[in-house]
Amino acid sequence: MDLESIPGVGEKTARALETLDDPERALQRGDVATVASAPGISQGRAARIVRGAIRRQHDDPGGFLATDRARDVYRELLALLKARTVTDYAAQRLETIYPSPSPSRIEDVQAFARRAIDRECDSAAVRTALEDVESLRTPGDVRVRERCLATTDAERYSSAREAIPELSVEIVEDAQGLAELARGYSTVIALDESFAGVTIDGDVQVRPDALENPADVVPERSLAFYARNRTRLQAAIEVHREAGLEPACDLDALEDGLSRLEADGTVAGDDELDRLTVAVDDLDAAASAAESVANDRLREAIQAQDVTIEGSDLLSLVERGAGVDSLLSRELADEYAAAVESAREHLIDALELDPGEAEIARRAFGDEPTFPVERDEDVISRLRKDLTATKERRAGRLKRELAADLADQREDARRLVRDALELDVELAIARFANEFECTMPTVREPSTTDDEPSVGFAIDGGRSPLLEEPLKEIDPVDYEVSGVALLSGVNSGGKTSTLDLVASVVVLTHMGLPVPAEDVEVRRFDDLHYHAKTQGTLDAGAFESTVREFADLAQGGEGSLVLVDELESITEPGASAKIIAGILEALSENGATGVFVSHLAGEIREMADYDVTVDGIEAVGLVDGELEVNRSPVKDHLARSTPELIVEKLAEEAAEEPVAANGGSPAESPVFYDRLLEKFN
Ligand SMILES: Nc1ncnc2c1ncn2[C@@H]1O[C@H](COP(=O)(O)OP(=O)(O)OP(=O)(O)O)[C@@H](O)[C@H]1O
Repeated sequence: MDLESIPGVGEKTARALETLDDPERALQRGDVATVASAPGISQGRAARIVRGAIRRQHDDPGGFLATDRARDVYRELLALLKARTVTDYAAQRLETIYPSPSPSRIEDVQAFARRAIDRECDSAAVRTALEDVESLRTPGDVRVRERCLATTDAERYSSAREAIPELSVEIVEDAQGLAELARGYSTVIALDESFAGVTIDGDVQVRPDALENPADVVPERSLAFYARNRTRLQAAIEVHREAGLEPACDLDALEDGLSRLEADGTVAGDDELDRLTVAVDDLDAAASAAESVANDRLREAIQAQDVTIEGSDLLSLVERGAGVDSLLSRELADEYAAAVESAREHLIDALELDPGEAEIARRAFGDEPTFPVERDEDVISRLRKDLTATKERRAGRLKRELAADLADQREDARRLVRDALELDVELAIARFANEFECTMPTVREPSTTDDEPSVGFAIDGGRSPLLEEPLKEIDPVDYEVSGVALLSGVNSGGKTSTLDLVASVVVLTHMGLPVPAEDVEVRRFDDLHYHAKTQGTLDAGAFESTVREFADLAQGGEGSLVLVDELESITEPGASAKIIAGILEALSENGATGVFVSHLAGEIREMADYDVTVDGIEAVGLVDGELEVNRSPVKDHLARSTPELIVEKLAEEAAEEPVAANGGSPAESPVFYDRLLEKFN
């Protein structure tokens, strides 16, 4: 794929994307987290790049959200969806679901959303497990210090450094050089055939094929990946189990492999390795403790002993310059032997040494009597060397075995995490659909013949997700428009909320997502122009630019949905009605779909040179001074205004109460109110 052909990707970004393992795959999957791991690419930018790739794939010209208010509605809807995710990944991934006019894109996301809604695995346990799932990380540089590669050949030296950067590579002259290395490293791997057969003290392996089998030489490489991602993988396993997802690999096998791995990449759960590790670590302390055991014992024995010695013997001892050691060996030989034995046993028991190791350990305390009893440092260091070598050999073997067990699972493990993260995206959509009682809309292709006008939108039982009221307090709204309609209605009747509902339904439909209604049919639009109510009269410049915007729309506009809230506020009422009438004429001629909310619906209708549809949100009456409203616009019906309703109420009250209650002053005149009412007709 030519990355630079993606809208918004220049040379520099393309170069950054190329550093990823498989940028194409990440883009295809909408994997924002991976794209954002490219150098210098923020999450917001990654989402834009992925959207660009999707646009290219679906020949989507972009620009569906044509106005600020349209973009705001999208952001608000997106926020509602994102609030229902557990992972950052899912929140970022939702950013790639945007409203598109492309039928193939809408169908793709619809298929995904249908699957999401059908999922029946949402539970607190799944959500808890999702908390620890994150995109997998590639481990940083791995360094193995106890093993090295050795060669006599300069060329092989360079290729070894390149193939296995985790190990030091050393140049040696001969077997003598190898022997020296073996003193500093637990394992030396000689790369030259010529070393075959040489015998050297220590763990020296001759492996001319080492560079072809790096996994064998540095199992740490593969283990580091699992160690770094252990928590994420374990969480992904948990998500699969709790949600009953079809796993990409054998969960038990992977879990078993992970349980054998420590966070630092060493092998866990091997008793023998643990024993050897403790023995090496505790050797010094155990040797000191063994000395104390022997000395305490000996001290006690000496204290308890009455030493009787004949004068001639004493003289001979003194003459020979013999010290207390000779006395010990003569008089307390048994006690000394017992004390030394207890030191040896202590050392062997404390370190749980096996018979071979015990054999060496015993020699740390000699038979020759001394006081105090002291370990033989040479023996201890020999023991340390042996234990360390056994430990490293065992650790190496275990690592190789574990790395081999886990080696084939790396791709599956990635898939496992991705599936868990994708589940979070699906569950967020499912939760949104569930909480707003959504349905999948039917998307209609625009009609190609003039005789059969395109349906604009038809919403049955819609409830705007942008309203702050809880869902149960929102009255469902039915509204259907083909062509361009005016929407009239009482103050606070729900006109703006109706536009918000239409915008939300249309944006969600073009995102490919379910919509908050019982039943919805929407024509596939090219773009959405939603103009919110402007605050106050615009100055001349702003007025001019608003009129210009509509001039552009009036030129094309056949695939547009135009929603406009009280455009009359842009200038004086008389002029507004004329301008709006003109805009409606132009849009209607072009075959656009639109809803214009206006308090001047009657005036506009009169000015327009065609039969403008006027719908109305009706107040069914005033209850205790409060308007009671039928929130569903009535088709072809100019709703009465709030002032008219209030005058009507006053007229009714005046007619019912000829004498006012307040002290018998003359009643208000019903005639006056009737006169006002007449003006409305
Ligand atoms: N379908 C509905 N169900 C319940 N409450 C609603 C509904 N639609 C609107 N409302 C309530 O009515 C209030 C006013 O709605 P909205 O702003 O849409 O009215 P409006 O007709 O545009 O008012 P104005 O003429 O003052 O611009 C909302 O804030 C909301 O509380």
